[in-house]
Amino acid sequence: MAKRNRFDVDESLETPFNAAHLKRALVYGKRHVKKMVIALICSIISVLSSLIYPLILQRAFDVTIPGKKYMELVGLAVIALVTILVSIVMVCIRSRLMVIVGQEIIYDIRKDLFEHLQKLPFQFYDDRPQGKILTRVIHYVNNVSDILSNGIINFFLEILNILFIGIFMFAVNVQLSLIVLAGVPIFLGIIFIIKPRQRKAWQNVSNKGANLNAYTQESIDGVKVTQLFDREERNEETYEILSKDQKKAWVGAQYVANVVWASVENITCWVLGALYLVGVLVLQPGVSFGTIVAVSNYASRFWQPLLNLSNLYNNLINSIAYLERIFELMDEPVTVDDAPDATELPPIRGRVTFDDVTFGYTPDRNILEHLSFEAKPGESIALVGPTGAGKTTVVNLISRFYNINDGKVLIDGHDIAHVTLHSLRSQMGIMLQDSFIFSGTILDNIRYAKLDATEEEVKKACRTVCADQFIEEMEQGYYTQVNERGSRLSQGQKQLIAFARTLLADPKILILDEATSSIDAKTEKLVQIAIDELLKGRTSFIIAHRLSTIKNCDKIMVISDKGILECGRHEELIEKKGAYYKLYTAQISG
Ligand SMILES: Nc1ncnc2c1ncn2[C@@H]1O[C@H](COP(=O)(O)OP(=O)(O)OP(=O)(O)O)[C@@H](O)[C@H]1O
Repeated sequence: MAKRNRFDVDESLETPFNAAHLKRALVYGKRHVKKMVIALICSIISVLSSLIYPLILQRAFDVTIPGKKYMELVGLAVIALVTILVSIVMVCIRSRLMVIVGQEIIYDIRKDLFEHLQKLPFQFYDDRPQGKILTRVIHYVNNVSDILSNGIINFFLEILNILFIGIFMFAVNVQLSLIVLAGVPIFLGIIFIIKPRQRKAWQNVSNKGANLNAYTQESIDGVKVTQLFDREERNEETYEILSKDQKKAWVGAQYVANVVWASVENITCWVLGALYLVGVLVLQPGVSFGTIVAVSNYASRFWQPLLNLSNLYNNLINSIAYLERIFELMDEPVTVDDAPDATELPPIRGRVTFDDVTFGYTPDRNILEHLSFEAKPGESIALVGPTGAGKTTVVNLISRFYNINDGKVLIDGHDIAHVTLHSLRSQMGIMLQDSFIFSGTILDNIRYAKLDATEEEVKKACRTVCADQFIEEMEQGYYTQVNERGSRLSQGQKQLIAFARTLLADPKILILDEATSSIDAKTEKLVQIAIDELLKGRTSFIIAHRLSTIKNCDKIMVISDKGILECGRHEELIEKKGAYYKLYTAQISG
C-alpha cells in the first residue's frame, strides 16, 4: 500500500496478470470443492434440460401440429414443462450452494485479514487512511469471492454451454448453424475493442469509491473539529468533488456496459434476420419451419455464454488486482512481533532500563538518540519537556509499540525485544489521554483489562479511582450502555473509566500519559490520592503538562533535544534553576 496514501490518491489496480495470486487465492476455493462439484453438476443438468426445449419446438412445428397429433402435442407440452421445471430446480440448488460457498470464502478471507490487522504495529496505522483499509477488507473481498466461487464453475459451465449449444444446433441443421457462426468474428472484434475499456472503467469506479470511503471515514472521525472550526461548507465541497468523481466513473462504466449489451443485441438481431431470410427464401422447402425455429432458438442462446466468458475474463483481471491488494495487506510485515527465540517474561518486579537507545519513526529523523536511564522497581518517574520532545515516544518504547533502531530496552534485565509481547504487555498498564471507550456497558469497558474480573473487583477498582459515584448515578449503573468512543460520557468520566480499567489489570509497570488532564481540580484531588495509592509497589511513568501533579515523583526527567536534559527530584531541579525551573516557574506565574 502506498505510504501515507491519502483519500484523494487512487489505489493502483493496473497490475499485470499474476497467476501466483490466483493460485494462492484458489486455496480458499479448494476448501469448498465438494459443494462446487455438486453445483457444477446441477448447472450441467439445468443446461442440458433447457437445450431439449428447442427440439420439442421443432418436433411440434414439423410433425405434431401438421399431423394434428393432439395427444402427442399434450405429451410434448408436458415434457417441455418438466424440462423447464428441472432446469429451475437445478438452478435453485446451484444458486443456494454457491451463495453459501461465496459467503464462506468471504468469511475465510476476512477472518485471515482481520486477524492480521489486529497484529499490525502502530506504524502501519500511522501511515494509512482507515477508509482505504476498510475498502480492502469489505469491498475488495466481496469482489473476489464471486470469482473464486461462481467464477470457477461458470468458466467450465460457459464452455460446456457453448459446446452443447453448438452440438445441438449443428445436429439440427449445419447450413443454418454456419450462418450463426458467421457472427462470431464480429462479436469477438467488439469484445476485444470494448472489453479493456470496460475493465478500466470498473477499476475507476472502485478507486473513486475507495477515495470516497476514506474521506467519509475521516470526516466522521473529525466531525467535532469540523463543526468547531465551521468547516462544514469546505468539507461538503470536497465531498461533492469526490462524489461527482464517483458518479462520473459509475456513469462511464454503465455507458460502456450498455455499448457491449447493445452490440450483442445487434448481432443477435442481424444473425436471426439472416437466419430467417436464408432459411425461408433460399433453403426452403429443403429446410422445415420447425428447423428454422429450433436453430433460431439456439442462436439466441449462443451469444450469452460467449459474453459471460468475456465478462469472466474481465472480472478475473480485476479480481487479480484486488487479490494483489488483499494479499499485500495480509503480507504486511508484523514488524513488532515475537522474535523466533522469544521467551516468556517472568513475573516482573518493574526495573526499566534504557541502554543507549536510538529511535526514529522514519529513517531520516531520530526522535531519541543514545538515551540511557534506569527506573528502579516501585519508582515513579515523571517525563516533562516541550511539546514534541519525545515523552510519549519514550513510554511507547517501554511497551514495545515500535522497534528501536539501536540500543536496548530492558525490564528486570530482560531485553524486551526477546520476550513475547503478550508476557510483556500483560504486565503493563497504559492510560492515554484519549481513553477509548468501546460500545457496550460500563462494566464491559472496565472488564476489558481482565475479562474474568468479578463485579465486586470492578466496583472496588472504581471506588479506588473515585469513578463509583458518577457510575452509580447513571440510569442503569454499571450496566448503562455507552456508545463507541463514549459519546454519552464527559471527557473526565471517560478517563475515570479508563483509570479503573488500568487499575483492574493490576500492572507492575504503569504508564499515565496525560491521564489526569481532563479531570477537574476537585476530582483530581481525589484521584491524586488514588494515584498515590496505586503507584505504591509499581514502577510508573507519568507524563503531565500540569507540573503540580508530578511534584512528588521520585524522579523528574526533562526530555529535550533527543535525550534527557535534566534529571532529579522536584526540589533538586528547582534549586538547579535550569530547564525544569523555567518550565515550573512559567507555569506557576501563568
Ligand atoms: N507516528 C509517528 N510518525 C512519525 N512521527 C511521529 C509519530 N508520532 C510522533 N512523531 C513525532 O515524534 C516527535 C515526538 O512525539 P511525541 O508524541 O513523543 O512528543 P511528546 O513529547 O509526547 O509531545 P506532547 O507533549 O505534545 O504530547 C514529534 O516531533 C512528532 O512529530
